[in-house]
Amino acid sequence: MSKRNNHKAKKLHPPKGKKQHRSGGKTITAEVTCTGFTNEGKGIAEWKGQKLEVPYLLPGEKAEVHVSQKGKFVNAELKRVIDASQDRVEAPCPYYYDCGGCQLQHMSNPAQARFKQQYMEKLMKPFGKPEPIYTMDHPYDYRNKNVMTYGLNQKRQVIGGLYAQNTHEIFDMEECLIHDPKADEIANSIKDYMRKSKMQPYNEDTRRGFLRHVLIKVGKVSGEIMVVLVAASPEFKGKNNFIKAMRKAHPEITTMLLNVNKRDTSVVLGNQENVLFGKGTITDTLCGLEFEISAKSFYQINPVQTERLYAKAIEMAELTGKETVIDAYCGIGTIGLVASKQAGKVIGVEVNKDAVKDAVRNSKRNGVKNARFYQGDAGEFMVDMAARKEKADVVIMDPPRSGSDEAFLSSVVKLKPERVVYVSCNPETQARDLKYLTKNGYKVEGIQPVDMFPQTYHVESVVKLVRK
Ligand SMILES: C[S@@+](CC[C@H](N)C(=O)[O-])C[C@H]1O[C@@H](n2cnc3c(N)ncnc32)[C@H](O)[C@@H]1O
Repeated sequence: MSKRNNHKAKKLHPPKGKKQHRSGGKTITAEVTCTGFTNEGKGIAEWKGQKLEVPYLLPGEKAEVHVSQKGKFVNAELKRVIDASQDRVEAPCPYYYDCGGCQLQHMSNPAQARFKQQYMEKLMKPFGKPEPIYTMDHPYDYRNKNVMTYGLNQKRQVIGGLYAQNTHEIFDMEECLIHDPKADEIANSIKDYMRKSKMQPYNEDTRRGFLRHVLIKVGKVSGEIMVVLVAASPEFKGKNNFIKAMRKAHPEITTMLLNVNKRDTSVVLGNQENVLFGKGTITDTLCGLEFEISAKSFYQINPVQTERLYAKAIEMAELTGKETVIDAYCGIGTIGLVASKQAGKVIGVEVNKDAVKDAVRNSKRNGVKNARFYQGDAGEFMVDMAARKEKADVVIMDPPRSGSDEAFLSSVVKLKPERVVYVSCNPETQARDLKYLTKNGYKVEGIQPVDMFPQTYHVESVVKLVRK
């Protein structure tokens, strides 16, 4: 039976028999009281004057924990909750305590929102008070992209799923409650097919076998689905049979690609890509525009929340129809193209070649005449713009988790846009960059947290800066 329709896990606490005490060293059981949270949503407690970080423990709770110490390293794992918090719920996913992909399923949805709000308030204190976080009514099934990894278990049976918590071991699973359900069905069909055929998963240690990962992208509005087989070799034995079987079982797959990744790396996609059928991209609708998305291009993973995020970012940009807007780190051009209706012109810059091609195509597809997209490093692009004394009224920036860099930020300061709208999936690096901008002529006028990644500790944030 689908676990999606059975959102009640049996156990309140980490299941017995689960591998514990991974740090090695002597393990003792201690009784502790939780006093707060780490930024990753772990409970904080004190034991013999030392700070413990205990996954799945909530503030105010009294619990028994397993503590093991090896040298300076202290590891704590929850054994049993003695006094449970009112915020504690049964994690709906039966894999929750082993998987590690989600960290907050043991917290009620309002408690997750409070946790994220408090985290943002603490982090953003030097800059202002964040608005209440945008939460989701249905905080499951939201991801439009997922990557499954395949391997063999000890019985040499094919397994497929995510990496188990803090390991590089594949954790066999049929369903993830934050994935798109169709994507999980397809991933399971591939696993079944492999079990019945000679298609072998790749083994990182022996460097033998074929299939490393499967990347699935779903157009949540269009219903189009892309399946990318990431293989260690371009030689796909039994290709035609596989394609035939998958198309029959899942007519909703609109395109399939073979990506070849021969490298010894944790990066999923390699450089070589062959289209097995379909156009090699999917199209989806976001904020009323159509976007074509390639396998390697970035596209926000939660489209429901993305529409709210973009609406807020564009509101913060205060466009009147005349402004020159820079869409930095623009991906496939989504923010810039949505903003283009209210701007004089849009200049997008993005390092990923495929994403830039998508952005150019997307501009044409939507009949946008006032947007140009350039491929390159956003920092270098801005340095050049500043050197040429070009004009920009608004900079919308949405860098990767590592944040921006000094070349980019110092050029923003030189270009003197009236407003900077900073979108980020990592508020820690955003806060670091805000420090630079607020020391160099800008002040923060608005902070909007967005719960883009429910059930995990991650928070999206958009900040408005204006010139002082
Ligand atoms: C968080 S995504 C945002 C994309 C887009 N704004 C959106 O909302 O879909 C960050 C993007 O920055 C790109 N990127 C990473 N480093 C870059 C750099 N140094 N210069 C330009 N783009 C970069 C990535 O390829 C990715 O598309």
